[in-house]
Amino acid sequence: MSSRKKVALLPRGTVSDEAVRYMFRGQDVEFVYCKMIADVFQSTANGHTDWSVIPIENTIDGSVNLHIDWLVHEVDLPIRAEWVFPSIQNLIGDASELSSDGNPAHWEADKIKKVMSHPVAMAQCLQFVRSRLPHAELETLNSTAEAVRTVKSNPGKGWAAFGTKLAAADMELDVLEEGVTDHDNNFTRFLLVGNAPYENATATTYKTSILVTLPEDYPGALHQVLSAFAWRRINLSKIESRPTKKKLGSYYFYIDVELALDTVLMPAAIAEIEAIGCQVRLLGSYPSLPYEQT
Ligand SMILES: O=C(O)C(=O)C[C@]1(C(=O)O)C=C[C@@H](O)C=C1
Repeated sequence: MSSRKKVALLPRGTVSDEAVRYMFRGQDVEFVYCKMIADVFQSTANGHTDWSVIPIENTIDGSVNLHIDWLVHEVDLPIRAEWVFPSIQNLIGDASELSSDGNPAHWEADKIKKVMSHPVAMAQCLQFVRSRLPHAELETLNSTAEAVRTVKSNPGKGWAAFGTKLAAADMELDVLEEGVTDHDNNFTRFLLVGNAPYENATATTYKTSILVTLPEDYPGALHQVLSAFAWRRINLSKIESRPTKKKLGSYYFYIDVELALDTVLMPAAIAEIEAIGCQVRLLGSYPSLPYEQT
């Protein structure tokens, strides 16, 4: 039987696709493209694929809450790795329709009636929309690639999309304007999740992600949780509260710890948190891979 791993991800031509090509460069893995993020998770949860690739956080738009909630509430798939990748959005359309002379650089704002993209990609380009396309209608779809494909299949309507150059080339559309996100250095953090272990011999940094639910009516409980890490001088790289979905005003804390679970201090810190009545759920302990320009 082949040991070739299968990776589920958003469609070809998405930022996720670019990020997965980067992550698995030079490796023999099979990409299984899925229409939307729920399908990505399901494919791994059902055992059709070994791993799912989930965009989890973005420099401009912050956490992708929908994806965090899926990871926490809908599936039980451990995190195996994380990495960051630049999220570069481009304005894409048909220059023969959106400019008077067919030159992509001469696109005209009043010819663009509607711009489509993924909601997170759209959120990264809102200043561009306000200043350059103030009259365009906005529509969000399941992925940036789906937005580019929708433009392609609706010629003559004055539609454009924010998406990748890969999607523009696939759909034989024009890049009207490159790099339209509101800030440079726009990165997205991706998680690899699934039941199959993932090895990376080059990793030097590890993280552990946990979910902590505080005991009810315990003043200072969060302070005690944080101090269990603080006095051991363990660094946290993220802490975020999300609704438990069970009761209004009830939250859990999603905490990223900058240490592997098998590091001496970690089990003691977690035991201390449990001792004050908190519930701790481990989401994974995994390598954190830096972005290196290729
Ligand atoms: O639609 C895409 O291109 C995706 O890969 C999805 C997604 C996201 O969900 O955050 C991934 C990275 C970008 O920051 C924008 C959108």
